[in-house]
Amino acid sequence: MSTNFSLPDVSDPMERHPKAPAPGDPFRLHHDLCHGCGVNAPGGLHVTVYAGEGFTTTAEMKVEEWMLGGPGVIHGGVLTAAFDEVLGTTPLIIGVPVVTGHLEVDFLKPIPIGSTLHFEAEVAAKERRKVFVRAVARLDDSDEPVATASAIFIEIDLRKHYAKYYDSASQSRL
Ligand SMILES: CCCCCCCCCCCCCC(=O)SCCNC(=O)CCNC(=O)[C@H](O)C(C)(C)COP(=O)(O)OP(=O)(O)OC[C@H]1O[C@@H](n2cnc3c(N)ncnc32)[C@H](O)[C@@H]1OP(=O)(O)O
Repeated sequence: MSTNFSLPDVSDPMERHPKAPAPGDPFRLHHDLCHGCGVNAPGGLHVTVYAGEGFTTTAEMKVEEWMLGGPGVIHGGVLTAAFDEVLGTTPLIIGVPVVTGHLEVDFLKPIPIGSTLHFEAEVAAKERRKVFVRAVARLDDSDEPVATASAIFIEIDLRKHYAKYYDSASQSRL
C-alpha cells in the first residue's frame, strides 16, 4: 500500500482555539447547503461534528437506505464523504480553516444499512499550512474499527480561496 500521509517528525506548536466549542458542543454550520453538514442540503449527509478534548472531535451518522452501495451495506464514496466532513471540520479546533488536499480511507468491515457510525478524529500535527488529521469509525455495538482515514488538509484564507466561486452570501457564514 502506498500513502501520501506521513506525519512530520516535529509538529509546529498547536493550541486549541479560544473560540473552539467546548467539549461536547457542536461546530456551527459553515453553509446550509454543505453536502456534509448542511441542514438544507438535498441528499446531504447531515453530519454534526462535536468538539472533544484537546485536538479531538466526534461525530455520528445514521447509515440510511439511500447510502447503499453493495447489497445491504454503505457505499464507499458515501463513507469517504463522511470522513471528509469529520476530518475537515476537526482543524477548526485549532482555529484553522482548510480544504482537503489528500484523503485516504481504509475500509475494514462492511457497514450495514440501518447502523450508526461513530467517528473519532484528531489533529495529529501541523506543518506550515498542512494539517494532518486522522479518524476512526466504529459501529455502536462494537469497539472494533470498521474504517479509518488519514488526511492532509491545507490551510486557506477563506475569502480569497472562495472569492471566485462564491455567490450565495446569504447562506454562508464564511
Ligand atoms: C466558519 C468557517 C467554516 C470553514 C469551513 C471549515 C469546515 C469544512 C468542512 C468541510 C470538509 C470538506 C472539505 C472539502 O471537501 S474541501 C473541497 C475539496 N478540496 C479542494 O477543492 C482543494 C483543491 N485544491 C486547492 O485548492 C489547492 O491545491 C490547495 C489550496 C490545496 C493547495 O494550493 P496552494 O497553492 O494554496 O498551496 P501550495 O501548493 O503552495 O501548497 C502548500 C502546502 O500544501 C502542500 N499540499 C498541497 N496540496 C497537497 C496535497 N494534495 N497533498 C499533500 N500536500 C499538499 C504542499 O506540498 C505545500 O506543503 P509544504 O511545501 O509547506 O510542505
